[in-house]
Amino acid sequence: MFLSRSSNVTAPVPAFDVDDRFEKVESQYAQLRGMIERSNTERNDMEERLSLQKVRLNELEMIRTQLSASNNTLHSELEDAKVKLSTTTMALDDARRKHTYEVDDLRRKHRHDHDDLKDAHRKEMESSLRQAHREELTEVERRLKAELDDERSRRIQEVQEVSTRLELHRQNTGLDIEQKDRENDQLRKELAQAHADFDRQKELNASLKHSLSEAHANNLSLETSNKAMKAKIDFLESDNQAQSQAFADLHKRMQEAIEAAEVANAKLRAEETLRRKLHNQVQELKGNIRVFCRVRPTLPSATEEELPAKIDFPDSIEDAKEVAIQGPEQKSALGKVTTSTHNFSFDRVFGPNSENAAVFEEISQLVQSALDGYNVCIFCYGQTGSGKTFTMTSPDGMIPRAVSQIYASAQALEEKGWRYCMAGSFVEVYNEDLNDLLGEPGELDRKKIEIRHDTDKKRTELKGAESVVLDSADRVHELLARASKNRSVAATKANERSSRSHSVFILKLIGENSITGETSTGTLNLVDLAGSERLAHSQATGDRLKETQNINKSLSCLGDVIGALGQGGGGHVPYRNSKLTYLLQYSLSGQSKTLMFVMISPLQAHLSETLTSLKFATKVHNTHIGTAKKQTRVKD
Ligand SMILES: Nc1ncnc2c1ncn2[C@@H]1O[C@H](COP(=O)(O)OP(=O)(O)OP(=O)(O)O)[C@@H](O)[C@H]1O
Repeated sequence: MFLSRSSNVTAPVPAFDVDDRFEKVESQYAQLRGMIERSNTERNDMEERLSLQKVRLNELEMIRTQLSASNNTLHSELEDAKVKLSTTTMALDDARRKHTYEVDDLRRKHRHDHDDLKDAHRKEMESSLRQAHREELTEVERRLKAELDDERSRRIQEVQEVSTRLELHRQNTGLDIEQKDRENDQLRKELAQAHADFDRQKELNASLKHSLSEAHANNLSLETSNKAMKAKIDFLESDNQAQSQAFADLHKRMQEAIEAAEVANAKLRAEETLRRKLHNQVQELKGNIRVFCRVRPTLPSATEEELPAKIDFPDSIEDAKEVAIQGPEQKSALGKVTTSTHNFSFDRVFGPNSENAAVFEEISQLVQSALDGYNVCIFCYGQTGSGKTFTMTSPDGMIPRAVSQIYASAQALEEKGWRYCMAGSFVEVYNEDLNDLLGEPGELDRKKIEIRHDTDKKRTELKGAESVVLDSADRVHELLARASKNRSVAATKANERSSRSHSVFILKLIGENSITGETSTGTLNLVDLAGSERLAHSQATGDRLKETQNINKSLSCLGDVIGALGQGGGGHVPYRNSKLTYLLQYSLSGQSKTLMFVMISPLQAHLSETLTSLKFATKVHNTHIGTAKKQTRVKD
């Protein structure tokens, strides 16, 4: 650092470090000396190389001088050679020219000679060869033609042969193809067969494996039993005498057991016969004509105007036998309003909450009697809408239930030796005509059925009516559906056909006992009567009037028949007065069992008809047919 006018002398000057400065100068000096030594070495090298170059240069200078001398010599030699060459070239040109002239001359001469010779030769050849050549040509032509013909015919023959061979080959190939096709088909069939065989084989294999494992298991168990048997044999052989005795004892005891079983079986059969007898005696003691009353519930569809009547069930609901109906109001002369209660008593009374199952339970014994060879008749009586069809033909009504029970009982009786055949018919009595409800729908009112009675066997046949064998309990539903369809078709002609006709379901039961040799023939008649309401004659006209008259007539005939039966003593029973009673002749008698359902509407509006129905039912209930029966009284 230097001092200047602007230097701030007042600023402190750093102290001068001599050692540091000296070290720096020394290192700089050492560097400089190194550099000088290196440049001296380089300079010596350079001088050495320069002296070498100089020596080389001198050598080269000498070579150049030698070469220039030899060049000069060569140059002069070349000049001499050039002179010699031009002289030689000229001489050569002369000689070449001369030679060319000579060659041309010779060539010309040779050509002329050649042409002359050629002409001479041609002329000579032409004259001598022309003749021979022609002949030869003809000969060659002929030969060629012959050869050509030969060749052609050969070729044609060859072509024919080839064609024949080809055709043959084609045919053979066709045959081969057909054969192959057949073989192919055969193979395909065989393949399919093989596949099927394979599948079968597989199944067989599986089943064989299964059988094998079973056999194996069996084998094991057989081996076990075998061992046991062997042990037994050993044991038996060891004590043969004692075993023989034991065997004889066992045999004797077995014989005794068999005899005892036979005795028990015979006893069982005798007891079964006794049970049937007792059961039917009980039924008889209960009275041949039994009457059940059923009150239907108020329907959900009932309007407010359809007031319920006052109906009471005074005794136990479980086993009700009585029903009390409050009659219509009556005004006395003094204007006093009174009502009277009508009490009725039957074999059984079912309230509005009763179900078909409970109702059937009460009649099941009666149904059973048909299987025991009795003629049974169950009929529903009541005004239109009181529940007759519901009770009888609805899917869980008396008809399907009766068939089911009979079918089940018949099956149970099979082990006691009984075999039953059941056949069902379904007919209606409409306007005193009998129609087949199982026939063709279009023929319902046209095809008439005839009633034929066998007075000896006390049996009834219906000529012209379908009889369906009930080989299963469910068949009855088909039957009911057919009947219902027929009636609905007929309903288009006469309104409310089911209310205006009586329908009779007839089930014939023929049984045979292979052990006891017994036979039985029973009939179960389930009758849904026409509506019992009395229509005022003045209101009904035409067909309706005829229907009403016929219904009234047949229902009163039914009452008459029951009344006559009640008289007893073998008096005249007017079965013939109506088709219905005539049809049911052998099921409405002292030997048959009869049950009547009186169906009641719960409505106030139907009170009058209800009372009429109940009074009619009471008369029936009071009828004696041969056996003692509780008397009941109709209270007004
Ligand atoms: N116990 C009952 N429980 C429930 N509904 C019933 C019962 N009884 C009858 N009904 C119903 O009442 C209506 C009339 O019954 P149903 O047709 O059986 O009378 P009906 O006496 O056979 O009449 P019709 O003489 O016209 O054939 C039906 O809708 C039926 O389903």
